[in-house]
Parts: sequence; structure tokens; C-alpha cells
Amino acid sequence: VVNGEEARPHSWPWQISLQVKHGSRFHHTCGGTLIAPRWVLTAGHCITPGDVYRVVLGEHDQSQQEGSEQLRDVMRIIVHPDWDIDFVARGNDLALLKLDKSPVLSDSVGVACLPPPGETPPHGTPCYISGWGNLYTHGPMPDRLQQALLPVVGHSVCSQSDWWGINVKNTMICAGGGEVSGCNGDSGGPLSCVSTDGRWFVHGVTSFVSSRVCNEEKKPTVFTRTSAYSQWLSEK
Ligand SMILES: CC(C)c1ccc(NC(=O)[C@@H]2CCCN2C(=O)[C@H](CCCC[NH3+])NC(=O)C(F)(F)F)cc1
Repeated sequence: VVNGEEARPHSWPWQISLQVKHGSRFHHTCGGTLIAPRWVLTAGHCITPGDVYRVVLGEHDQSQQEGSEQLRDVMRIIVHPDWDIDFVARGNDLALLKLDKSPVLSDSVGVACLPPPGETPPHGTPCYISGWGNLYTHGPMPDRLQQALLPVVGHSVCSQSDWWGINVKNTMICAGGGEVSGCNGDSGGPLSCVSTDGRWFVHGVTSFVSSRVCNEEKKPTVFTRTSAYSQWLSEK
């Protein structure tokens, strides 16, 4: 997250760290969201066939053992059938991970609410991105979870030619567009938006930013819109 702030520990209890095994060690590669006791939602582009993954829940500082962490193995990976790594603009950048067993749910580990099918937050809705992604383009990854307020940018603005143009589809949500953005390593994480009744819903899964600079002007962070996939998500 570029130009964000450290999150209050465990204030996003559905945020997970997806870790990939390289050699004998695991390291953070993407974010994700706990959407059911045994199911994590992440981005399709986070998955490399053949790699071994694990999920860390209740994490805040990746350099410390804080006592709230729970590790789970991934027993099944379902990448959206219409995700194509060579055609990011097509969307469908989603993957579901089935955990070997449910984590213990607590104040630090909880299941996110998903919005009703088709519900798109209007332009200006205050949402938060969270993640352990780079603090700036080609910068370091933080140890501690970061967050940033990213207001929703409506599709009519985001699809303007000097913004994302035709690369942004209706199955996506844009948010931000100024000096605050997601960055590499935030992929797959949640875009959490508060509703008028004070409940938090995960409306987006972090998908892409500008390949020139993470927080490029008029290139908001683009999220896969979860409410466009209610059917696919409910089949699990
Ligand atoms: C829609 C299409 C024109 C398009 C737009 C932007 C990109 N961005 C990028 O490729 C930049 C550079 C590093 C990784 N990256 C990204 O945006 C990667 C997803 C890459 C998926 C494709 N390999 N996502 C992230 O870094 C993010 F923002 F989710 F944390 C790629 C394609």
C-alpha cells in the first residue's frame, strides 16, 4: 500500500497472508479474504500451478510471533475458469482456496460479509484497502499490515480514455486514483467498505495497478467486484 498507514492490529480480521513455498521456506506473496470458515478468496493471478501455499490468519507483524497467528494448509485451489493471466483486462481475477481445517474464529480471525449480488458501491463510497504490499513502486514490503482509505471511483470516470479506458470492465471496481494506491503484494486482498448500517462488506479483491508506477495519477487501483461473482462464490 502506497501512502497508507499501519492498521490497528487485527482490525481487518478477514485479511489473510497467502504464502508460497520456495525451497524450504514460505514467504508472503498475496493477500486474501476469509469468506467462510474453510474458504479464502484471493486473486487468480496469485496462483502459479504447481506451487505449494499456506495461509496465515490473525497476522499483523510478519516479523514477530504475536500469538494470534494461525497457519493453515491449502487443500484445494479453484481458479476462476475464465481467468487468463495473459488477458488481465478480461477480469475474472479470482481464486478460491479451501483450507485443511477451519481456523479458530476470534476477535483476530473472522469471516467477511460479502455484498448482495450486483450491489456496486457508488462513486465516492469510503473503502479501505489493506495489505503487506510494497510501500512504493519497487520499494520494500512492510512487516506490519498497512491500510489506506480509497474512495470508489465510478465506472463512468474510471473508463475514461485517460483513466483505464476499456481495460476496466463492469465486473471491476476502481478506487483511489491519487497518491494512495495498492502495490505489488497487495494482490488478492480485500477492499472493505462500510455500509450505512455500520457493517463492513468486502466489495473487491485487489487485482491490478499501473505497470509504470503503483500510484499513477488517473490509474486507480482496480479490484475484482465480488458482487459480480455471487453465483460462482455460492457454489462452493
Ligand atoms: C489491464 C491491463 C492493461 C493491465 C494493467 C495493469 C497491469 N499491471 C501490472 O502488470 C503491474 C506490474 C507488476 C504487477 N502488476 C499488477 O498490477 C499486479 C497484477 C499483475 C497481473 C498481470 N501479470 N497487481 C498488483 O500489483 C496489485 F495491485 F494487485 F497489487 C497489467 C495489465
